[in-house]
Amino acid sequence: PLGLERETEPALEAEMEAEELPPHQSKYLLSSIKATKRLKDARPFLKPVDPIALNIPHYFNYVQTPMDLSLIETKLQGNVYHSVEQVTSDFKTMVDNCLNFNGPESSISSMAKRIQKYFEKKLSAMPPRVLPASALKK
Ligand SMILES: CN1C(=O)c2ccccc2Sc2cc(NC(=O)[C@@H]3CCCO3)ccc21
Repeated sequence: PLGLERETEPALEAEMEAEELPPHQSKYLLSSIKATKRLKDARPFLKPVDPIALNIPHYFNYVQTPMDLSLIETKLQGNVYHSVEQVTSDFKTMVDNCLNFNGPESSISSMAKRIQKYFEKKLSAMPPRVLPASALKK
């Protein structure tokens, strides 16, 4: 063969290398984060941990990647994420920071695990990356 045949359709290849989340997935993730932020259990996770306010000056010695719900929301709105996995990875970092610093059996960690469970449940209803033709707006 002349090597001119392509492995995949150019459009599909372009879609696979797409540098950002499709709009319908980005919108769904944003509404899921906003819904999670409305939970009572989300209150301590709305903003970055403030070691001074909490009187734990050594916090950043133990936590290399601080993460909170507002930062995830800001990154979604700024189209920083290229895949759903990057969003769930940041959410997991936020929860793991809490479990590692406070202990998995602490009350704050129970709160973290509850909001993670809620968010994962939301994601189970996420629309697929490539919508069937019928689902695209005419
Ligand atoms: C997730 N997390 C923590 O992981 C954390 C870290 C160190 C010490 C305590 C905690 S529980 C916690 C409490 C608040 N509390 C507050 O932000 C407010 C303001 C200061 C006291 O209550 C915020 C974050 C947080």
